[in-house]
Amino acid sequence: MAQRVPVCDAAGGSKRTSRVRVAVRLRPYMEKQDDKGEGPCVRGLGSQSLEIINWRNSTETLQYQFDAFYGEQTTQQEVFMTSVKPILPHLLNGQNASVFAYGPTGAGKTHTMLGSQEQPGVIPRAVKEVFHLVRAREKDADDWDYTIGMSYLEIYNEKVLDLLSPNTQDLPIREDKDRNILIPGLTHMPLSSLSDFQTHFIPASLNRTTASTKLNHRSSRSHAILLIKVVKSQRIPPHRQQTGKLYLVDLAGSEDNRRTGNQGLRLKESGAINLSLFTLSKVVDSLNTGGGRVPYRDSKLTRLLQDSLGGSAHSVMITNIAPEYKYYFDTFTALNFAAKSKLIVNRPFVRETVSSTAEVHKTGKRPRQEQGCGAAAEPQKKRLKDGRREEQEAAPGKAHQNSPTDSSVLDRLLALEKLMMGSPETERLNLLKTVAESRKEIQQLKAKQKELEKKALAFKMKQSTAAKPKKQQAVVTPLQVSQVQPLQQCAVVCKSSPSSSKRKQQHSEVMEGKENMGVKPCLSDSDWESRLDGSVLEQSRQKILQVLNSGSLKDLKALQLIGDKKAKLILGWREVHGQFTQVEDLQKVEGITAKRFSSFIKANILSAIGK
Ligand SMILES: Nc1ncnc2c1ncn2[C@@H]1O[C@H](COP(=O)(O)OP(=O)(O)OP(=O)(O)O)[C@@H](O)[C@H]1O
Repeated sequence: MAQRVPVCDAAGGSKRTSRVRVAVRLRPYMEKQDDKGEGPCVRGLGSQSLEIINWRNSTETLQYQFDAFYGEQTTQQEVFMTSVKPILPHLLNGQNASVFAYGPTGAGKTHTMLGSQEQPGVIPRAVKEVFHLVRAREKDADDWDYTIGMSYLEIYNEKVLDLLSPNTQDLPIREDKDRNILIPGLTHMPLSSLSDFQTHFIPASLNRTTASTKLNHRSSRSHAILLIKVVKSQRIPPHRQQTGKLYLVDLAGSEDNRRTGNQGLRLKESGAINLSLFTLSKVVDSLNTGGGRVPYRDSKLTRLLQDSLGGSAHSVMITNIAPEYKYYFDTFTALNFAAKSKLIVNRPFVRETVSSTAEVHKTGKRPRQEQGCGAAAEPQKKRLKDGRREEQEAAPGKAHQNSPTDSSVLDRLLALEKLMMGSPETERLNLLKTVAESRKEIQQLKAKQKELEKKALAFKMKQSTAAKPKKQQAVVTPLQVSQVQPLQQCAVVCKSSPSSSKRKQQHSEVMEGKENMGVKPCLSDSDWESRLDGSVLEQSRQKILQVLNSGSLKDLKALQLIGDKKAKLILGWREVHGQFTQVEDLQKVEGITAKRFSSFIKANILSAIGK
């Protein structure tokens, strides 16, 4: 084991890279797998393409292109001849090769890999072919000796178990200095013939952990990895040795726990299966985009497949899918996984060489739309009935690879579509139309509301400024004020005299404790009238008489020196005797003496003319 040498392809030219070949195999439609009689949701279009109904839009189908598409009628022989046989000769040149079957539970992985007595699958055919190739080389009598051996293991619940020696515990996975993956302690069985292989392989297969799930009675609960090793030793010096490894992998089915009804241990198994397949998907994605660390070590499966994926192997992935609607989501996910994987490019090298990193074909990351549609996505209940199929053919769906990739918009669209999944097309369109119209209406209403609010504010402000003078107008003007004559018309002179204080005293004596004592007569009871204009005086007396005869209680109380008690007495008198003929009649009212009347008349006349 020494020098590194570039790999030569079949044509003899130097070949630095080798792609992972991706094939998709569609299992025949099974009536018993379609309780609702919905028919198939996926179909082949040609030798390399297929289409599946787009759950996002029932009028579209998603079309996938692969290296090979095997329809329902494809035989085991055809699959082997076109996808597996071509890579096997590399084993005899010290290169690795791998074939792994991927796909949902019950989609045909075991059938493809193992097959039956009548229809043997890839494994027996490949082993037979390896023997055939070795025998042919031996016949050529070159300088090399060939030995063939096998190991058989399974990864179950993230444990590496030796199927040829079932009592061994979880085995470690190691990597040698040349980055070869090794499993110390794993049984290696030398094989001399195909029947020798079958002698070891068949009982070992029975050791494989399988259990019954709702979907498949012999569902594989582990990843089964058969390793066929071809060791080539030089008979003559320098006695070089080359090892070619063939990995034949039957992956466990990806599980939807809600559908399989898994619980307890089964649920735990599902978790481990899903984890390893998820990691496998990440490894593939990482190799695909060519950036960052490839997370091989995140699961036992990917660690083991390290020299099969993006490493030194010529790899073929056969993705098995089922046509029934109940598998729609799993099929969709598997197709996306496969479409991503086919972009991987390997760089094969002879076992004598060491490759530190896989050279990966740098392609753009696949559109996000292809990265599975999320666990919540369910297939649209839509049949590929003949009439509808014609419709789809007339208006073919978008190419899956060319979808928009704005993640936030896409996420929102997906969420919206998910919401409307159950509605027929016309209903959805109507719904969208209604939503658009409602939005427009809301905008218009909002604008109108703003306008009205503006108007209301302006009106309020206007009203508040206009309200002030109105309030002032509401003040009741006392009768006497309205009758006030201009002061200049009143020849009133108020002179202070020695007797004035005495008079003031007399005046206060006639008061009834009334509050409206604003008028403080400064003229004497006898001479004040002589100083006033006669007509003004008469006018004032008439006004007072008018109030006495027709004034209300309030009007009466508004008169000078008339309080509540006196006002009521006046009203009572009026009731009994009728109108006052002259102001002097007021003296007829109980309690109003001549003296009081004199003060009353003086106070009111002076008050009326402005004091
Ligand atoms: N191409 C095919 N032609 C005929 N029958 C098939 C084909 N593929 C699968 N089947 C049948 O479908 C059933 C399920 O297939 P299989 O057991 O291979 O699924 P699986 O993917 O290996 O499931 P699991 O992951 O649970 O092991 C089997 O009865 C199998 O014989």
